[in-house]
Amino acid sequence: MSGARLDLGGVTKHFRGLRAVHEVSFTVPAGAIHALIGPNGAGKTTIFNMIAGVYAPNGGVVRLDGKAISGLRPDLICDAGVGRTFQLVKPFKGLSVLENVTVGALHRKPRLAEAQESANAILARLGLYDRRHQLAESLTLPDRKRLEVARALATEPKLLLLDEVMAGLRPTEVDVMVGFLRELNQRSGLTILLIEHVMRAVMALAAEVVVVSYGEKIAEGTPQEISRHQAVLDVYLGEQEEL
Ligand SMILES: Nc1ncnc2c1ncn2[C@@H]1O[C@H](COP(=O)(O)OP(=O)(O)OP(=O)(O)O)[C@@H](O)[C@H]1O
Repeated sequence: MSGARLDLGGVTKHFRGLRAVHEVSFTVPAGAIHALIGPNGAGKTTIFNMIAGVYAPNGGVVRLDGKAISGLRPDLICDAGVGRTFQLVKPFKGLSVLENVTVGALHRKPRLAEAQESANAILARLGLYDRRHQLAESLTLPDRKRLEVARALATEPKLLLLDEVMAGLRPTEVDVMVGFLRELNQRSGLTILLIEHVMRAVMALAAEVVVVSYGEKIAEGTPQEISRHQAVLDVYLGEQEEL
């Protein structure tokens, strides 16, 4: 695994009359961890969906290592090296933890034995190996979050998109996930972009933060710069989260 550079250039998505994302541009260098934050409904998941191919942008371009990927089908974008987790954790019901991760691994390793070997190795790294034969839906929330990350990693991405993987976790569980992601990034050079409301995790992981509000980028900088940025403080006024 190694990281790919992500570039968004003036990316726009409208849903009928609604400007969900408007001319958003930013770069995540290869091997970096950046965060995408903003209030509810700001357009963060829509940005992920454009990177991952769920939606084609109405304007602008998404590039992975300089190659335009926007508008391609999700499976081709996965082939190109984009892995993602979903905000609502939805493992394949009726399948075990191992089978869930093997489905992801089959994307690169069409032979079942090899895919299972790769899935087992990922489960071991995420501390889920002992639970590999359990049904995925029987896992606790923190374990289901880890399963989401395992499924995305099994596709051997160069860019990992994490959509609120810390939500609902206790502070100690957040610290475990932060430690895992930091180690993964340092060891493999995987590029990571995370949507996150848990500021403890953003501060600990992200070299840079992009802030969106009402579909537009309003600020970009290090976590320290962002936490002092007046426009950011203004949009978070009245929000539960504190920067
Ligand atoms: N498929 C869709 N059809 C119509 N409107 C949509 C669709 N997807 C998102 N939207 C709207 O686009 C806007 C941005 O939504 P989005 O889910 O990207 O925000 P978000 O920043 O991820 O919010 P949250 O933090 O609550 O997940 C919202 O107003 C949302 O209602």
